[in-house]
Amino acid sequence: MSAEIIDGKKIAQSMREQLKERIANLQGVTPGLAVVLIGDNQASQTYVSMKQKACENLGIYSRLIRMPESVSESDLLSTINELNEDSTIHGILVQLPLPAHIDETSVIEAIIPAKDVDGFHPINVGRLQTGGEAFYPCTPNGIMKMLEYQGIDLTGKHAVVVGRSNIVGKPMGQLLLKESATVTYCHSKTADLKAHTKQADIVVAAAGIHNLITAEHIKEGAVVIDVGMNRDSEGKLCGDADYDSCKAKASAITPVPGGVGPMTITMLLFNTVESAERFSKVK
Ligand SMILES: NC(=O)C1=CN([C@@H]2O[C@H](COP(=O)(O)OP(=O)(O)OC[C@H]3O[C@@H](n4cnc5c(N)ncnc54)[C@H](OP(=O)(O)O)[C@@H]3O)[C@@H](O)[C@H]2O)C=CC1
Ligand SMILES: Nc1nc(=O)c2c([nH]1)NC[C@@H]1CN(c3ccc(C(=O)N[C@@H](CCC(=O)O)C(=O)O)cc3)C=[N+]21
Repeated sequence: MSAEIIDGKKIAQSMREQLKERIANLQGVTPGLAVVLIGDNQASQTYVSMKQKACENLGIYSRLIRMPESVSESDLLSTINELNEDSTIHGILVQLPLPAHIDETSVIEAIIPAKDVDGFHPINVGRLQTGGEAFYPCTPNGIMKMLEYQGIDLTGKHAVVVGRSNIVGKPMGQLLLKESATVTYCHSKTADLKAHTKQADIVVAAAGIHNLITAEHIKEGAVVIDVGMNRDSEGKLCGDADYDSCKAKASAITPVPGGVGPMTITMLLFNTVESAERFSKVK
């Protein structure tokens, strides 16, 4: 079997077209996203400029706020407070990771939940589990859209999530559970990773380790969703799965690049438009 390749770029493009219509229906309100970038980490700068370009293409206002690595937590919190009160801004994203002297939890909790388009605030995290108006984290929610677009039904399927971070693994499992999958979480202390992943109808690999998942880790016909963003020995971008061997055994697989990544950015735009709709009572 050779897997169907899930084209994240294409799905992202079609979702962005739908967003254009929603923006046109906003009756003159321009959705606004503020991105706070601290320090000059190269990868973060690349991601942030991709986010800005995507906003520009869609007619979303984006404001980049750069702060030095040495910024104090209180200065950062005051900036967030200003953005909370700024009526031209509907979404606030503070690029992670933060410098070690800044407490991530305090920063995340400072963003008002209604503008927390990353879906990291405890109110949004809680509502993902209990219900109610919320923003869902972009990467896992983007994966749910990809699975839906591919027509992959999750009811009763066994999904194994490799990784349990707050931004990817944990919410991924919650969203899969919401769609009635049977969910297993694996992490760095999991005793026998392969024993779990081999059982899975769907494997979501989000550990950040190149080649962690090989053909030996999956069953014939499994769906492999690769979240990893790693560099191989030649500096080439690659995921957590050994793409070629997994592709030969899986029924569907996401490539890196061009898989989950473009969907993450699209869901950020999606949440920002949704927020603008909520603020302007269009929805
Ligand atoms: N494509 C996209 O849009 C995005 C991609 N990423 C990428 O996804 C990857 C994961 O990101 P993120 O969740 O933020 O990373 P974290 O480093 O926060 O989390 C990694 C998780 O993987 C687990 N893990 C580590 N080693 C193993 C192992 N040998 N076996 C099983 N599990 C293991 C860790 O376990 P433990 O909890 O025990 O430490 C942890 O839960 C990274 O490559 C990141 O760059 C991230 C966000 C978006
Ligand atoms: N507050 C916050 N929110 C985030 O959503 C967030 C964050 N911090 N910190 C870092 C991670 C990582 N992340 C990615 C987004 C897009 C791609 C992406 O588009 N990747 C392209 C390739 C990119 C390239 O060429 O370098 C692809 O897979 O095709 C990857 C990774 C969001 N993150």
